[in-house]
Amino acid sequence: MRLIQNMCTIAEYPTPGSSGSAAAASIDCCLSAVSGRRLVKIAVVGASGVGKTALVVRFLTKRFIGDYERNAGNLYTRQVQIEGETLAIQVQDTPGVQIHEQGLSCNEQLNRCIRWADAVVIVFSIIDYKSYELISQLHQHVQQLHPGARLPVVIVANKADLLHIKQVEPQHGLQLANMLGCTFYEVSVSENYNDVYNAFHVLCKEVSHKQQVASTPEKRRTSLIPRPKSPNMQDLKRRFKQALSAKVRTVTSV
Ligand SMILES: Nc1nc2c(ncn2[C@@H]2O[C@H](COP(=O)(O)OP(=O)(O)OP(=O)(O)O)[C@@H](O)[C@H]2O)c(=O)[nH]1
Repeated sequence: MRLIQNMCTIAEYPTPGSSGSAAAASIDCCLSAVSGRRLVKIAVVGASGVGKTALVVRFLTKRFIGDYERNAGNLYTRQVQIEGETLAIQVQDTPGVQIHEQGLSCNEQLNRCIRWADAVVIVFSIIDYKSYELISQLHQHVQQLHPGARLPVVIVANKADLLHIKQVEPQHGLQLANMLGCTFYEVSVSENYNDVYNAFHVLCKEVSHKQQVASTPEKRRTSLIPRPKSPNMQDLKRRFKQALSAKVRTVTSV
């Protein structure tokens, strides 16, 4: 990952929840400590080797760099334009999810990243059926870590350039995404930047709308509901007037 560290559009931070990342991880109020802008936090998850790092790097740099170190779980920040507003976006690359006989095995580092995120990209590879089988469980796991809120999720089927050795039919990915209520993108990180960009863009838009809705009712409440007059103040005023007029009466009678 040394390559992308040298690219000046990206700021890199330690993993959320790790000791050095307190500043980045504690920004839960939707504002970026880096730019003072509204912040959208996205975690990219999926099985090992499906192209998570390649996807993140492609989105952030527009480049496909073929070979990557095994993922160390890096966090990157950049700014994006969403409907005329500049937002800060943080993208967390995560270690590949392991599959065991009992099912998913998500370590604490991965769980921390998912809890931290406002939205998640779940990636599978069309040439790896096991990575596709993981999607439902992973989606369920993500929602369980965000009880009481439906986290925006985009499902990305990667390596569409390798159709000749595919193990998953594109329509199966779409059907699964529909069933789970997620947006679906089939992409080739190696060959197409636009689809990758669209997948992240759609997610940022959804989070941005959610944040706006979450902040609006409070404002409206304070502006629409008239402030009740304090009965005590009115009472005090009345008594003050009474006392004043009694005093005036006393003075005139003297
Ligand atoms: N043909 C093809 N290869 C791809 C594509 N995307 C990624 N790859 C390759 O797939 C391999 C794995 O990519 P990574 O980005 O390291 O995958 P990862 O999911 O981050 O893997 P872990 O770090 O092990 O979790 C690399 O050799 C990439 O070059 C794609 O769209 N097409």
